[in-house]
Amino acid sequence: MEHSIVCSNDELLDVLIDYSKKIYGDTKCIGIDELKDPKAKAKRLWEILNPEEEVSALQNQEDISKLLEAIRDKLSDKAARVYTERLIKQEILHKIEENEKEYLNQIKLQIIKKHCDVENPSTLKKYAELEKKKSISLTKQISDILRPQREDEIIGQSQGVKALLSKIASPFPQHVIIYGPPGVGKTSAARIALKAAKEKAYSPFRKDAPFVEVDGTTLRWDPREAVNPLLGSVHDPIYQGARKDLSDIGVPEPKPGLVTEAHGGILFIDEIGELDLMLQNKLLKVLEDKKVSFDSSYYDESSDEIPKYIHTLFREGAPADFILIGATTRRPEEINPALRSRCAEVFFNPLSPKDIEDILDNGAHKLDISIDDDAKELISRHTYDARKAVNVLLDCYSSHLYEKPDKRVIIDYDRAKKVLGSLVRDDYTARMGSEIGKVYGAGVSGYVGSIIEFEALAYKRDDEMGSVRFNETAGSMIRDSLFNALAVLKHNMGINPDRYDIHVNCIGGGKVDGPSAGLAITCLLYSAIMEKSLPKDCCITGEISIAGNIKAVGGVREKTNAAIRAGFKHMIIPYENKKDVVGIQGINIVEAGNIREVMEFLTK
Ligand SMILES: Nc1ncnc2c1ncn2[C@@H]1O[C@H](COP(=O)(O)OP(=O)(O)OP(=O)(O)O)[C@@H](O)[C@H]1O
Repeated sequence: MEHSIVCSNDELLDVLIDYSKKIYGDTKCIGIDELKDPKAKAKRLWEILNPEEEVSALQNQEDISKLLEAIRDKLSDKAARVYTERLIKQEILHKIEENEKEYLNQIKLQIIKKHCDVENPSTLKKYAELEKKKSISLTKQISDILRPQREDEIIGQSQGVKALLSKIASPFPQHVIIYGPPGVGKTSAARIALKAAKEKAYSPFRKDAPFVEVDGTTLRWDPREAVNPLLGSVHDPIYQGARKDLSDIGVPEPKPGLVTEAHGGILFIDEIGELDLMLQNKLLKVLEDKKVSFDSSYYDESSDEIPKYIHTLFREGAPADFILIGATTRRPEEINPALRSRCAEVFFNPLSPKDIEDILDNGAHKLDISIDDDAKELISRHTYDARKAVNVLLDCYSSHLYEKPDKRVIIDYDRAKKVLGSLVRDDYTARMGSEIGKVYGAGVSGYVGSIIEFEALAYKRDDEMGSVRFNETAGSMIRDSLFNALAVLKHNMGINPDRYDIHVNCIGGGKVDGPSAGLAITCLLYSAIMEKSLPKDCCITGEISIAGNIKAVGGVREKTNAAIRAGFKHMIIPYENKKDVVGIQGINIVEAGNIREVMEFLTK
């Protein structure tokens, strides 16, 4: 509210009366306060002041005017000052009254809080509802029932699991990155590794060491560190709102993150390759420092209003001494080199169809049901991801219970086929017999192999001006493979391709790059030119040199698994890749060192 210094007539009168009392004393002014009528008051005041008497001593009119002017000025000044003082006094009193009320209210609230429980019937009802909801669960998670609990329950990864255990269950555990396709047991193995470590007397992990699991793809943070669930953040009293009791006194509140939760145990980051690069670098710093430091411009080191734990967090940082296990479906060369250099590397294999069959067997055993061999084979041909396979198993289980609730659960081929639905392709019939100008190769993307179908036609010419056409969209390396193949035909196999116009097609088009189709293309050109049919149940991978030798290529394990799933009986691979297919079952592996050996096998 704004106050004006302009006085009303009544107020001026009151001020003059006060002033007169000060000058002439209360006795001379006696009775004036009792008068109610302002006019009577003014008259009485005039009598007290008696200006006529004061001025009668003056000699002339000019002196009188001057004196009256001076009196008026003085009176106005004084009146203004007294009025302002009163106004301030009034405001002060008003403020004190307000503050008093507020203070009393606060005290009342504190007393009420002290004597009343924070809960009331309505909050208690809501709490009871929450608790009830927590106790209800529709599904027992299949992953919980079927997740491997022991080292020997992890199928097809004995080398990887051993390598991991030796690094974690050691007196000096190391940070590790596990590479491998999705759903092959990386997370399960990491959990088992901590369990195994706790059993060793020399392990630094205590019995209560935590296993903290987080997905790198979902971890978000902001560069101002207002939000950082992985490393922790500081909630400032104003912007992020620290706890109310702290924000009220202007104290920032550090919130430790998952790295502190994992202190003394393992922090497992799934899909670590997807973690924001800057966050990866910050994580590396924590790995080195074994603590997280906090900082805030609101933090006052000398304040004694700050709780001890907050002082400690700011002064010493939050402890974060843990072992990192990262898992990724990316290749090592795609991972941040700084992270790689601090971690040991462990490789998990793509699961073969036989591994998936074993996992289905174990799953059926745990669920106390049976699964027929041909149902297992069908499922294992259609997925290389164990998680998917066990989900199909569970779908089969539920579908059986729904249709035949009283019968023991036996999962047969038809049930599996019904559940897989449109995923089922009948590739097997396509693999029968032989054909001219048709060869199957294999490719790999990430950890997943695939089959590539090549076809070729050769038109004889009268001259030696033959030409070769190949898909425009294929990559340049596969074209080089084609030229190598032509050279091999000419110099090693006694065939002159210049007498033919040759058209090579990669069915499905698209970019097929790399040298690994060289051997398949050589066989294809041979078949088309010589009009020799080649078996359709054989898949081929390998690089061909112009001398006719077969060189090692990448992804042979993934390619071989893809060949098994596609129903091939034989897989021709470079001799040098022999070690990559150790343990693979369900296909005849033919290792070859040169083109002659391959032709012998294909044309026998
Ligand atoms: N090698 C395996 N042996 C037995 N069961 C397996 C194996 N791999 C996966 N499983 C089954 O699949 C489920 C998921 O496995 P897990 O989470 O360990 O795989 P992952 O490799 O970590 O997968 P992702 O990369 O997708 O996180 C397990 O609960 C288990 O039922």
